[in-house]
Amino acid sequence: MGSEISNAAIRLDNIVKSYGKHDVLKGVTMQVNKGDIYGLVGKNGAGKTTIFKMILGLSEYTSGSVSIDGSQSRKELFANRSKIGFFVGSNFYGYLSGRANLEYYAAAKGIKGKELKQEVDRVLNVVGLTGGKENQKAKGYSLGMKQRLGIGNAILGNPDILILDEPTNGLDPQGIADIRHMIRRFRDEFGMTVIVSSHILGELENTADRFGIVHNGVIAKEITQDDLSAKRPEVELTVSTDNLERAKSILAENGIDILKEGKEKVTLEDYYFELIGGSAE
Ligand SMILES: Nc1ncnc2c1ncn2[C@@H]1O[C@H](COP(=O)(O)OP(=O)(O)OP(=O)(O)O)[C@@H](O)[C@H]1O
Repeated sequence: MGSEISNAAIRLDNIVKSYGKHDVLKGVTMQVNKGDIYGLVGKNGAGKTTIFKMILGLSEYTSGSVSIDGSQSRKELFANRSKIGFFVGSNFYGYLSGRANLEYYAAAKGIKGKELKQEVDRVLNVVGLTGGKENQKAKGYSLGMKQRLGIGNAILGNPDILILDEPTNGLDPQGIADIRHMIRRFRDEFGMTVIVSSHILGELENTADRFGIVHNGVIAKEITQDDLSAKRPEVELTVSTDNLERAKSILAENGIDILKEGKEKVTLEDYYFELIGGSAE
């Protein structure tokens, strides 16, 4: 247990958050380990952004406790929040260029002098705002560029922990793939612990190594890539037939269970709907 806690970048215990009579979070318990890419998945309105706000201190929780990097007190929690970079919706000055926005936020984070220019150049490169784009006014940016600027802001100063709330929202497949690639780089190259949310389950399937499924105000389940693999059938059989019902009855007569038809593997989406009911349609 001790090593489990010391390995925790973020831990939430029984967090309740109510707005008036509406209990948005009804006892959220979750742990994000150092070095994880943790995917927080759940439908629109499930409470993903609210969980992030509780972690970041952007809104007070009603009860429960939050610990960041092993913090044991409110004072330590407050201090350790500075280890988190976050993107919870784009937040920038439209009349300033991408570069000027990052310079402003870098200065606000206490980065100064020569280091400030170096850091802003580094971040512009990492998020791919280069080739003159960095000098255009942010209000003229495409959605993808705005997301990149928001993510750039979050990674200024190379934080230990990075929170990304729906960073691929509204992007085209190329934009989504680019951000996925960036997320892996943040962990693999920069050593960050990353928590990323999405309401589109397949998007994180190959990016995150652990998932928390948010449903009805709680983490209904935490699962790993290994859990997903374990759910996959041990033997896959491909049959060629023009009479599927006959093939199925032959298998059934011989005591062979059909675990699944037509799909090659159990996806995160399958797992989710098996857990909470419903379908992707
Ligand atoms: N300030 C607030 N006052 C009252 N209700 C709120 C407030 N903020 C959020 N809620 C409610 O809390 C619920 C969860 O919202 P939240 O934004 O956390 O969901 P989400 O999972 O991030 O969804 P989305 O994918 O749509 O962003 C919603 O029903 C929302 O209406």
